[in-house]
Amino acid sequence: MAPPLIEARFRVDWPGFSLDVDLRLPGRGFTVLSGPSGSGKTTLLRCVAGLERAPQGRLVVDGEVWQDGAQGLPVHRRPIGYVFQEASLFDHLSVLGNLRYGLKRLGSGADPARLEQAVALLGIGHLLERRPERLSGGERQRVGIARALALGPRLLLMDEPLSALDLARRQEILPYLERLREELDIPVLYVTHAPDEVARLADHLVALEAGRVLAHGPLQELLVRLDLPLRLGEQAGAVLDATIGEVDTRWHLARADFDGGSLWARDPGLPLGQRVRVRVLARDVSLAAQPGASSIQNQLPGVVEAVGADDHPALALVQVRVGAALLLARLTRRSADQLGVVPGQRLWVQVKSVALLETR
Ligand SMILES: Nc1ncnc2c1ncn2[C@@H]1O[C@H](COP(=O)(O)OP(=O)(O)OP(=O)(O)O)[C@@H](O)[C@H]1O
Repeated sequence: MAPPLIEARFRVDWPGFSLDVDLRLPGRGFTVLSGPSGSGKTTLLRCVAGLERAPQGRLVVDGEVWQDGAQGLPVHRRPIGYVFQEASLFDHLSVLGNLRYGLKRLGSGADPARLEQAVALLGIGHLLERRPERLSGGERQRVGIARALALGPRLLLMDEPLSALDLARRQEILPYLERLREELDIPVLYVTHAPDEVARLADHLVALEAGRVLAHGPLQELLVRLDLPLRLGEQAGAVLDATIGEVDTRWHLARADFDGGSLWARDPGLPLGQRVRVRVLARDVSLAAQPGASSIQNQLPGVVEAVGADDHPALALVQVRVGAALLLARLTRRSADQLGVVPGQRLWVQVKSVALLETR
């Protein structure tokens, strides 16, 4: 059987802006839509939801045609969950009342087990009797997400769901979103500007600019492309898929093995064999002609693939291959010049620090 898939083709023409996309996206996992403000991310979500008219559009979700030209399911018949920046909850109802409210509309089609699953996934069991005004911003969002999931959607749309929260609240809610990424069997289209959300949540990335798709593909491939203005700035870097291969209890370090080498990082307390994402920021990677006697524990042989401009004229981004993996290194252009960095060159890649992110 072919893997599930989303086919989304939309064209919208407004004075001053047009959206023109033709995408085939994975039917599972998180697809993150990224792009500068005004590039059409929300418009694309609204087209998928049927809230925006795109008369020549086509939308197929997991083999089911939701829209074909002017024919299509009306908004209320699309099995979609839509999560916005702020959850609009009814203040006169308890959390449970809010969760049940949408289910009533489904009538006999509602499945109470889904509500229970949603409550468990978002960890809100202890909040069910509370009134929304007594929830923190992060808790409100978790309730909003649970409410969307309780309806048993076939597709979840999330438009900057963390952007109204402060840093501490975002850190608190991210693990729940990671859990959704691991456990949901429906696809999620997720809009964000935040590099840490991209690194932690995205399986697939769509880069939009001025209503057009610049590129889309697996996160690991897109993050290291030098030709895409993903505008990650200080957060530019690679994400590698790895497995915990060894734990050094004496020094509290864990070794993450990826297809091409190993990197030591602070031990996050995960078991051997655990799959992880390794986030390696370009600013933490340097290049050397020889393996050095330095304090840097992670030194890997690599080959320069490409050299590109960075945000500041003093800096260069170097894409370097280590085994099957691609990393980015941020150097000053002066040191790149002194090293004579050119594609094909063999160098030592020194990685000062990496973050291990749990995954399954
Ligand atoms: N109903 C509309 N009529 C005309 N233009 C619109 C309409 N809705 C949005 N636009 C314009 O379409 C463009 C894309 O808007 P959209 O909200 O999709 O961008 P975005 O990528 O989600 O931006 P942001 O990151 O700021 O949320 C913007 O220039 C916006 O002003």
